[in-house]
Amino acid sequence: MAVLLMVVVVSFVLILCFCCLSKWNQIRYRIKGLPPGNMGFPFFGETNDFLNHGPKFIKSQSARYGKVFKTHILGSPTIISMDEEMNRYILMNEGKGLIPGYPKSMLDILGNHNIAAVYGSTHKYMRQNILSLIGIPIIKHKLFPRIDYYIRTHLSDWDDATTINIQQKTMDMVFLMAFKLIFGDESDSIYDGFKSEFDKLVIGSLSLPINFPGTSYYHGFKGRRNVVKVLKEIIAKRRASSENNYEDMLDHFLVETKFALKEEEIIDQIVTILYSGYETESTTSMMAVKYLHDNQEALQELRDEHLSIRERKSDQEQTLDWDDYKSMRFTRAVILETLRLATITNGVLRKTTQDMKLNGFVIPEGWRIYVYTREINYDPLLYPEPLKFNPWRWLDNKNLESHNYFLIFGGGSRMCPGKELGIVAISIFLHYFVTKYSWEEVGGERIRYFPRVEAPDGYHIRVKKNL
Ligand code: HEM
Repeated sequence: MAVLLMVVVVSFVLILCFCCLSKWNQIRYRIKGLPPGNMGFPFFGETNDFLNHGPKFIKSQSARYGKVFKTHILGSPTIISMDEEMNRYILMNEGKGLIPGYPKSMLDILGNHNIAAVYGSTHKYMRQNILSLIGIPIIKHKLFPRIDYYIRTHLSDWDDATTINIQQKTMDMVFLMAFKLIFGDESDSIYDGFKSEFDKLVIGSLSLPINFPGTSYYHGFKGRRNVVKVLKEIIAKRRASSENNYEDMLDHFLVETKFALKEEEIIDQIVTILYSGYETESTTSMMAVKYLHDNQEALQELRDEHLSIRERKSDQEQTLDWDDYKSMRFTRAVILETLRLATITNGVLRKTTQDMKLNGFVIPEGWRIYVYTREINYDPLLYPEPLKFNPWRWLDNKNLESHNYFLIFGGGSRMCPGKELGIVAISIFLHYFVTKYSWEEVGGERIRYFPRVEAPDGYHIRVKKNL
């Protein structure tokens, strides 16, 4: 009886404490002019609901509080905005004090000179540098044949009737391609060791910043240290080399005088390039395979487009070129539709550098704003029958890719500089994949869509070589 009484008393005290803490957190953030919303418990806020129920959680809060509401997630007081006009304004007006607001773990691990960590004139400079490495002119004149070669080689050796984990294969393909574009072929010997350290860095960048042995953040930091060590060695070796015909991105960093970057800046730019396209490109490739599998009519039209490119070639081993890429109209539509339907990027994070008025609300200095762009991808006015995989919509309405609310690649001064590179790589992958292979799902695969798109147990398919 005494034990039961004790349990009741302790439970009562705990519930009371939770209620008081939650109330205290609401009062603490009851600042005049802030949007409505719930701040949850101190420190944890509503992080758990956000991570576990993502889009559902955001929809239910917006039904309660409106398209702009306050919350506390990932360790920071945050405004979530689903308001299309406000989102566009935020993306277009970084100069008014709306700078990137990515979590500390991400910035610590990606480096102080990472493009997401800098703003103002430094951002402009770093961005021009990246564009000089991966912009359309350089893809067209230099990178295209190499991308073609790396992807073709990666896809050439899948035996008939083999089961492959296409999630893993596309990740390996994208990383290997970026690695070789940066370092050329001479760094093959360090590839495996480098990749495993880089994978730790990626996981650490998306973790809570708790620097304690055993945590992902701790491993991520160690991964970064090892990645930086290897990069310093490669740079030193390259600087000491008497050869001058490397013609890869590293060479561009070291000899291009227009953007004379310091070594730390070069290292963080390399990490940025490897990091930014890694998950986005590979996940889009995997999801395109999934949607095409589920929609045989789209697969047939895509295959026809690529077979007709093959027919124009004098022999079957002939590589693709820029004109072939420009003729892949349906392929581009498949990629855009995949990015839309799967919502590969849910939104972007910003931070206020001063108190500011937005949409009639007052947002205090230092608050994060989650520019949540996911819902616009399912707007039935823009995309009729939004849950249907329908690549043809991008051909029927040519303006879809340039309309104001096409934010799949972000917008404003931070709009993705790797957009065309990503689409080129996925197009080349689809070309070799659908012309060389047919495939069926092994079955029972789960796809998780939030906080990022992934197949937690892998996405397995059985491939069959086309005759
Ligand atoms: C198909 C896949 C891709 C998608 C969906 C995508 C999406 C995005 C989005 C939404 C942003 C805006 C971030 C923000 O505003 O804070 C962004 C920025 C960026 N992306 Fe991509 N991206 C893709 C591929 C790539 C590739 C292949 C690269 C490079 C190799 C790349 C490099 C970057 C960089 C460097 C930024 C930062 C730009 C800046 O801050 O000025 N992306 N991307």
